Amino acid sequence: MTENKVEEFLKSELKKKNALLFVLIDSEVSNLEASSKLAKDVEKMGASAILVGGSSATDQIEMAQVVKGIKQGIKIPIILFPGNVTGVVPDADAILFSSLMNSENPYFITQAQALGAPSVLKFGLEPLPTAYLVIGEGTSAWFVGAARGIPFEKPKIAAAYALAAQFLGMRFVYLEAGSGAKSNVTPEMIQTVRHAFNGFLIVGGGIKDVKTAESLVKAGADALVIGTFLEKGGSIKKLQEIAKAIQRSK
Ligand SMILES: CC(C)=CCC/C(C)=C/CC/C(C)=C/CC/C(C)=C/COP(=O)(O)OP(=O)(O)O
Ligand SMILES: O=P(O)(O)OC[C@@H](O)CO
Ligand SMILES: [Mg+2]
Repeated sequence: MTENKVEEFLKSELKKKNALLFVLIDSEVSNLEASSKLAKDVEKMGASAILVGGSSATDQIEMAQVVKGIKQGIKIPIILFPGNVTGVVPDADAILFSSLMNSENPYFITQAQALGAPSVLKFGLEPLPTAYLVIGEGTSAWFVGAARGIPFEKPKIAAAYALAAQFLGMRFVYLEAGSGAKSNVTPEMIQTVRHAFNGFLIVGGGIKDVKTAESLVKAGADALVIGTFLEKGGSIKKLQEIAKAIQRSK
């Protein structure tokens, strides 16, 4: 993988589309066959990347198999989304090399990164430097990552973290309401963060309908992540509608 290939691909996608759809596959939840079919289906509807990971996906062998299996059938990049060092596996194209900036545990801010970095290099994964910000409480990412969740109604705090991320040289910010969250990140928070942060803005957690997707993109998200909707058997047809709303060409 040449340097910044995936990042450049995402930027070129953004020139063509209003915003991008990333689909999250949790290797713990879906088997290889189902994941592989899903990846092909979402590629057809224009998804720009497949994220693979989970906050409790600690089976590295299973993850590696899922990544390898999916890769054969698709052209869009596979981006690892690690919840720990066990999320670093070969054969993916890139990795959200993230720091949970609002964690109370330094392990999730710098230590997991130090432990995982040599494998990222060894496997030739493109690291995408990402500030992972957990919004709200009560989700797996919040609990496992020991996050001091940024309150949904405090957009300025999120923006301050995003600005700090920018000053630290991170080119991606991920506003995470948490997988299966009851409420998604608000358009107000996205708007405020958008003003402060100049890089690629990813938003995820609890997105499952067209109207929400539209409002988040309008507020300034560059990519929306959808996972649970599909894990819970959401229809491909509905995802297609959501995908269309997100990607409306420019
Ligand atoms: C860069 C490296 C090597 C590690 C990063 C380690 C960090 C910052 C972890 C953040 C804390 C954490 C647990 C994040 C989880 C991110 C994730 C993959 C969420 C999606 O999975 P869920 O769907 O929430 O997981 P479950 O299905 O287990 O609930
Ligand atoms: O599973 P959902 O709620 O779609 O969230 C996706 C992602 O942001 C979780 O890390
Ligand atoms: Mg999950």
